[in-house]
Amino acid sequence: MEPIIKVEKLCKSYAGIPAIENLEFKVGKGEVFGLLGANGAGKSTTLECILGTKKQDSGIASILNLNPQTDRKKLYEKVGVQFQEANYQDKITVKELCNVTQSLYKSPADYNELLSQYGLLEKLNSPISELSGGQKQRLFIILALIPDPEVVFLDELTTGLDVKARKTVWSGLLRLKEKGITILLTSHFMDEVEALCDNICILKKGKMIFSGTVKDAIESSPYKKFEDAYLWYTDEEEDKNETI
Ligand SMILES: Nc1ncnc2c1ncn2[C@@H]1O[C@H](COP(=O)(O)OP(=O)(O)OP(=O)(O)O)[C@@H](O)[C@H]1O
Repeated sequence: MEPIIKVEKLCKSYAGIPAIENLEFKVGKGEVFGLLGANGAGKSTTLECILGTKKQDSGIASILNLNPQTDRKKLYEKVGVQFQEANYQDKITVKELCNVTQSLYKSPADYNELLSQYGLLEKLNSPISELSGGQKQRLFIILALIPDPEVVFLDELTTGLDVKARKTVWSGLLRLKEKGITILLTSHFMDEVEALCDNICILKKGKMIFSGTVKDAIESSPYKKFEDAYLWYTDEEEDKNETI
């Protein structure tokens, strides 16, 4: 079966300094795929090249066999994106923002249901400025789901969420997966990656250093716990010791 997301020999530099080099991965329908790596490893750059908000220097990135640069309109209806930082008018309410977002799509999902699932229905009439960081983060996930997309991109999925909110988001994503929706996420939490991801790709300084399942990642390392294996792949442990 054709992959939903395809990345081949993808390269992008900033001012001559490579941010990603020769990335290759495929994400199949209904798969949850985790793009992992330390700060600055190249995750956001990869996401932006796949989404067409940045142009790669060379290589291919496609979603649903469409070119994100030239087929932007077609992709718009099928792809949901959770933005890490989004600028909205402070006074706009949750309801207004959901209505505006809903109006942009031909067959949007019911946002009241989403707000209820993610524990935000009681904030329906609150201005965005009055939401806590974690509530905003959940709202951004909801906005990504309003298009009723086939593919969802979630950057730093649960950063800033408390334990209960993280678990709410996890079960929400597993429900999406059951519906056959394809999810590409980035996360710095290895328990989350272990709970959600079918396949992962670990980046280090723009290069892919591991690709496969979490189980494979553990088995190909000297460790038994995924977090230890991840640190071993990325050498974060070493870097941490150096800065102590
Ligand atoms: N607009 C830009 N101009 C110059 N360099 C950039 C730009 N955006 C990113 N970089 C550099 O490219 C590299 C990869 O950055 P990127 O944001 O893709 O990493 P990341 O893995 O998403 O990091 P984080 O986990 O901190 O979000 C970094 O060295 C970063 O400094």
